[in-house]
Amino acid sequence: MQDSSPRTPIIAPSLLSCDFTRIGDEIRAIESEGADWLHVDVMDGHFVPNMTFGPPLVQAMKSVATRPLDVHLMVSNPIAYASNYVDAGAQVLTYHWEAMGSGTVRGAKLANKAFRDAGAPMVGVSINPNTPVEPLEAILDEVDLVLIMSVFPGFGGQRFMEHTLSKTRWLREQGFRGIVEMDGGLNAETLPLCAAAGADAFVAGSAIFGAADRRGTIESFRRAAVEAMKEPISGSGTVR
Ligand SMILES: O=C(CO)[C@@H](O)[C@H](O)COP(=O)(O)O
Repeated sequence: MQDSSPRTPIIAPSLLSCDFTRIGDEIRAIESEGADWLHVDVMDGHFVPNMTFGPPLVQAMKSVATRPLDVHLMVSNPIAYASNYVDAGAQVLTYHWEAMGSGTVRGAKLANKAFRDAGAPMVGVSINPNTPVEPLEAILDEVDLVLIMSVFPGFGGQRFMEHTLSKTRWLREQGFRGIVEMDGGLNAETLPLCAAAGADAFVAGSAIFGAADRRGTIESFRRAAVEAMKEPISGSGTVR
């Protein structure tokens, strides 16, 4: 079954690539330049080999943000921190499938319930590039968003992994009506492929924060996504 409802692109710049010495100014600026969501990569130095934003820093982001904070927990024990990040202001709170009982339906169901109980307005689940998407079928009715990682999480500036597009297509083929977000290596070339495959939320760090014209880049990403979304979901397009 295909979902034929109209989709609206959500452009979510990843704050991992902003200037941390001016994070409040960066948030105000990127919002005025067209960001729909602010993507916040939380890393614990255990689930991924990098460390970033704790709840107090996310709370500080929230104090200046007017757009939703899209918080991606790349942590080994997401349930333990869910209420901290909800209280800090996460609008979308996403955990990793692999972090829950080594990627089990039972583990994911526990996380979904814990995140709802913590008051998360939207609950998301994410999978790494080498994790199959099909087992998520058992929990698709419990989540608002699936985040398909198109790079291995931990660092910005990596190359897009094209095989991940098939997971996005698969989710739409199941009739998943929630948000499909893709993250990692998105740019003018790869973002339209994600949109054509069925994604509607697009995380980009280096391609936006590294651009000379950030407003123009966000606008062009949005236009490209809208164009790609007009076509039926397809598998066409390759990354050179
Ligand atoms: O989650 C991550 C990295 O772990 C991403 O959100 C990156 O921050 C995306 O950066 P680019 O690949 O767009 O530079």
